[in-house]
Amino acid sequence: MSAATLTSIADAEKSARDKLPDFAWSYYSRTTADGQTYQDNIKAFRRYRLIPRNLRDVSVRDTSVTVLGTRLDVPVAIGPTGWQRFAHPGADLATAMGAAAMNTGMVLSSWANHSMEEVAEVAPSGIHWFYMLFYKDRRRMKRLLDRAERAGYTAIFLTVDQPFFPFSIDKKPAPGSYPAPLRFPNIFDVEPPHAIGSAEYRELLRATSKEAATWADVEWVRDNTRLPVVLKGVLSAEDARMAVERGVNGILVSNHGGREQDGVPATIDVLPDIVRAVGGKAEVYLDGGVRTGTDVLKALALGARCVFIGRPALWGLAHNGAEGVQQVLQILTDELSLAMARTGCAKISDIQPSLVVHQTYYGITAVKAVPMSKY
Ligand SMILES: Cc1cc2nc3c(=O)[nH]c(=O)nc-3n(C[C@H](O)[C@H](O)[C@H](O)COP(=O)(O)O)c2cc1C
Ligand SMILES: CCCCCCC(=O)C(=O)O
Repeated sequence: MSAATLTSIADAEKSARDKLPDFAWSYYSRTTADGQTYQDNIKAFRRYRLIPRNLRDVSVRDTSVTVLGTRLDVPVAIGPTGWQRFAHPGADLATAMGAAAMNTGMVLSSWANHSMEEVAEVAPSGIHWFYMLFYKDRRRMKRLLDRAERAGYTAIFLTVDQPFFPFSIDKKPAPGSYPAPLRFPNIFDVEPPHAIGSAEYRELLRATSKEAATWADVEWVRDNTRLPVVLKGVLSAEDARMAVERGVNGILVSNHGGREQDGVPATIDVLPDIVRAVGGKAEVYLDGGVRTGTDVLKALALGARCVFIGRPALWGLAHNGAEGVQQVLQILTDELSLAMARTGCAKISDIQPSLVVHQTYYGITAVKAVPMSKY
């Protein structure tokens, strides 16, 4: 189906708002409390200023990067987001195809509506990573780790900032508008008979999954897979150090897009401390509030190897399935390439910390609020 061509991520957001039913928009947009952290993720990028270098040959730019040994054409990958069936019938399959078309990675959520095998099969050239929940039954975890390996997934992401599950699909779908069947084939072997979100459903989830995981669970995963392990949701330099000591391969600096604890810092603000703490012993990535190619450039300058997007991919998916996801990635790629040209960077390794200063360096302490739709 043809859909308007998007020209910015703000455009994708607007299109998704127009297309999505209220319950889906509400779930995707959800933040905790009054959304201080969600907004700060976006605003914080604007507190960093770029110091361009000129008169360098930037006629050809190479945006490629390696992540965990795999080459991506662009240092923007898709983070795990659950319940993609709310956005588009193609759900995770369409997102994976959009990511594969741009030769970048996608983390499949445990809350995906398609199985990891279906996703790998529909996008055989894709770079697939799997976010696995912690479970009480370690045989179940082992089965999932083995399934991921067999299906060609090349990393396991463990989300560490969500000790308990939020049940906050608070806008009730209009009768008949709930996408059905809604399945979670990477969590349940047999879909539970209970209504999603019902007390019985929550109870089953609580009985099966391991809430409030600890370092011992991370160590167990590390010892039970051949795949690299990435911790998602790290904001503390000390936790990053502890992860590295335990042989974790990647740290994704994240506050869950402002959907877990509110009042924590914007990810771009804590990134430099974490990069310092890790000291090159693991790869460091960032997500949260990435809405422009300039945001990507700033994150890379401050030490991220790659950034991940959450909501923008969902907006692209809602806009036009795989094609919409591809467009969102293409926009960020084009914007990054242009920002690289304008700051004197022909390749990713040219993007150095000296490219960025915090606005306070110039004695600027506040920035006039920019409407959120204007990224
Ligand atoms: C609708 C939605 C579902 C999400 N589901 C998951 C998930 O299943 N696992 C996870 O680790 N993070 C999940 N996240 C968090 C994202 O992976 C990511 O950290 C966050 O969206 C990044 O911020 P951004 O939306 O500003 O890009 C979800 C986010 C959204 C918006
Ligand atoms: C019981 C549903 C939990 C879904 C969790 C997905 C997620 O991480 C989110 O932020 O939403």
